[in-house]
Amino acid sequence: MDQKLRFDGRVALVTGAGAGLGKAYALLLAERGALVIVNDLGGGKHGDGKSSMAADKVVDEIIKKGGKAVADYNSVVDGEKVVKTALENFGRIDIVINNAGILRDKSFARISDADWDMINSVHLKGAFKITQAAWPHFRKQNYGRVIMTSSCSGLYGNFGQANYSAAKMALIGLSNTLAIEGKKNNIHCNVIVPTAASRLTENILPPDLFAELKPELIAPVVAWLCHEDCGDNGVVIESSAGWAAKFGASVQVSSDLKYLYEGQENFSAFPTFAILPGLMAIMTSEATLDAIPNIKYDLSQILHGEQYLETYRSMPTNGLLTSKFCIADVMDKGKSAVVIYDVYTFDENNNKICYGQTSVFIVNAGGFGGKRSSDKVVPTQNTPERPADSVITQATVKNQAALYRLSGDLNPLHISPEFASMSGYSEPILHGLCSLGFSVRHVLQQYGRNDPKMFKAVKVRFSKPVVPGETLKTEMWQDGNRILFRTSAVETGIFVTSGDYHTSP
Ligand SMILES: CCCCCCC[C@@H](O)CC(=O)SCCNC(=O)CCNC(=O)[C@H](O)C(C)(C)COP(=O)(O)OP(=O)(O)OC[C@H]1O[C@@H](n2cnc3c(N)ncnc32)[C@H](O)[C@@H]1OP(=O)(O)O
Repeated sequence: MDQKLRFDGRVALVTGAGAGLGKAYALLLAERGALVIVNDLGGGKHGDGKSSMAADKVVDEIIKKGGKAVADYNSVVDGEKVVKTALENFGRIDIVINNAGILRDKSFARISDADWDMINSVHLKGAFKITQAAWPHFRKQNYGRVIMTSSCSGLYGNFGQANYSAAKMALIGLSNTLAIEGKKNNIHCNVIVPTAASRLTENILPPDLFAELKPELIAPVVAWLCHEDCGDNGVVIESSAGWAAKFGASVQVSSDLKYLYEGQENFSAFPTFAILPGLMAIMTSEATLDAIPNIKYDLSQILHGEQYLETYRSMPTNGLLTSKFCIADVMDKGKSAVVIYDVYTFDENNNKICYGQTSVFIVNAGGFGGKRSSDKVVPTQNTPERPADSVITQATVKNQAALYRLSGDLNPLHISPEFASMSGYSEPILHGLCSLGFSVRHVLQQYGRNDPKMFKAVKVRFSKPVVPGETLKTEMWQDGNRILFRTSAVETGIFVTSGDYHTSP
């Protein structure tokens, strides 16, 4: 984190700050000048017992290091009392980190009312009470930063945690609405989805993984979300082991608005959108269906196999485009066939906008005695063996393919269960170009300041289908201006896309 990020004069309340993540947040904020309320009831991880020791120890540590902090031992359900500790000691409140949590794990059939109520009370009601108590002060001072703590257990589910999962997901709903209601008073509310070594995960995570997942690696992410310069509001951030990824709809990423809203300054086409006019030209011609002689095949056998795109100038946001294509080569892969198209797209002044190469994979259309490889194909690079330099994870939505159809690719494979079944899939699969959009978005966010002008070229192979609703994880390796990447579906661990990407020099 930037050494200049300071919290001088800000009062931060961290619940459950006696250990683990809460402690790491409290220590970091205090080190950066914040006056911290270290709230901890000092109970066990199932919500039993009470002790002032946990909070006192953290306060001592902060004071020894030259910081300022006071302890608070109230239950988070008594939100007013906790916030009162801040007001009485430091006269104001600026930051609330709702972190306190307990577990009452039981398989769904065995959850008692008490287990359900206790979990909801500490996680959900506690966050509600604390934040509501701070809210009028935030409004009055026109400033506030709130963090809700969700969990992968809420996002994806986890055996034995129905009560906890439900409460953790509910916190995202709470945050989304607070983000909307607080916006006009400069009150931001965001969600952290941490995976860290803590009291709650001690007996759940494998020991070597547990050792890697230091809370200190998540604390800078949370600190940044609490800072006055952070414009994020209503976002959900997953973070663990030193990486952080925004999760959720792209309208929540303020720099994405330029791709979505025609009234936005710098309204731009997303770079990979430039592939579409050429693809539409190919799809509306009969060329693919005539490409392989003496073999019968139809649209249900056709998949987007690979794609290359090289851009020469930005896609205009309106105007007439012309795409010209030719079949560059045809390959016989034995069982299947691959048709390679070269496509050039021009604007209305005949300026060349981009060159694209589309590989169309035709299942069961091989064996016609053609060649297996072609020197016309733009090669796909392998990703390095070393761990990725950065990772971004983002969920697609169940309606992702239905939404992507609005871009013009109306292939029924992506929407019709009957058609998908004819192609051999149990449900419609996502457009290759939609998955590619996710991967390139991740690279552009990570390495190109989300600026479409930073995009030069990309090549990918679609190696396995993506099902709408899956979460896509893009691992990235930097090699100068070239970013190698591969994208997998988190739910299955299967690699769906691999490729490389060039930024503008
Ligand atoms: C009218 C026309 C225009 C249409 C344009 C597109 C319109 C869009 O709406 C369509 C889509 O978006 S479809 C969705 C996106 N694509 C996908 O999901 C495909 C995912 N890929 C796969 O499932 C497999 O790779 C699969 C099934 C493609 C191949 O898997 P296998 O059959 O198991 O192949 P494998 O045994 O691994 O390899 C055989 C040879 O083929 C090469 N190859 C593999 N995957 C390839 C791919 N994706 N693209 C190009 N070549 C590919 C292998 O390298 C191998 O060749 P060789 O032995 O010579 O190396």
